[in-house]
Amino acid sequence: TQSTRPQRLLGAVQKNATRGDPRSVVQAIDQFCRQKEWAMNVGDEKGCILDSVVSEVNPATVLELGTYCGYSTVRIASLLPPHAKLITLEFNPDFAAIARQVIAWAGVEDKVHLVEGASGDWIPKMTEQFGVKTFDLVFLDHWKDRYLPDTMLMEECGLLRKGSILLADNVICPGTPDYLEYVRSSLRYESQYFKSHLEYTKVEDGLEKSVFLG
Ligand SMILES: O=C(NC/C=C/[C@H]1O[C@@H](Sc2ccncc2)[C@H](O)[C@@H]1O)c1cc([N+](=O)[O-])cc(O)c1O
Ligand SMILES: [Mg+2]
Repeated sequence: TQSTRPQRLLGAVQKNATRGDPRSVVQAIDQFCRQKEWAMNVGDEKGCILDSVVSEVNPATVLELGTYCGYSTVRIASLLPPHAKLITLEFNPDFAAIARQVIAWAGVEDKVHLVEGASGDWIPKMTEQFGVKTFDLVFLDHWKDRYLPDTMLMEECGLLRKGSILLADNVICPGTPDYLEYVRSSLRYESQYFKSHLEYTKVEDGLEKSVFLG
């Protein structure tokens, strides 16, 4: 039977990356996506911007929406302080199964809690299920039409505090126009655009960093 792209991506990690070395996992995926098959990871160029934001925030609690194969999960987890927690939500069980193995190969499973399900269902349960009061950093990289409703839901559920950072992938390509309009016009956010390129291509894309002002 034919393998899937996520299965081939996992194979490339197990073949080329060193167990327990998250940066080698990131490098192996980027090499696979540049040389063999494009995949919708945030990628190396936007990944450097992600790294700088994570390092600046030095978050104790991170929420990632859209795990896919776990590339950004591993990239973020590799920069977290010892007792920090990253909760990542993934809707597709096949992607989740691959991501769990990528996360395990990188050796960052102690910092990561992968939850299978939809963000709309799980965001309201974050506090009761995981004891998280607020998130220091949220990385949005799931269905583009869910960025805005899920941001409003996080506000409603009190999961954002003064200074919480939202970092959104793909605000240009594929684009998240309603989200961008919201965070750029709302008096409750201070927004900044980091111009870059769509992963592994020359097409423009970028990350939008928005600080919740409370
Ligand atoms: O479509 C894109 N991303 C959607 C990602 C979706 C991921 O999140 C869940 S959905 C979910 C997860 C959690 N809760 C609710 C839904 C899907 O199972 C997938 O793993 C995308 C597309 C391009 N592109 O060039 O076409 C480039 C990118 O960087 C992208 O991120
Ligand atoms: Mg993306």
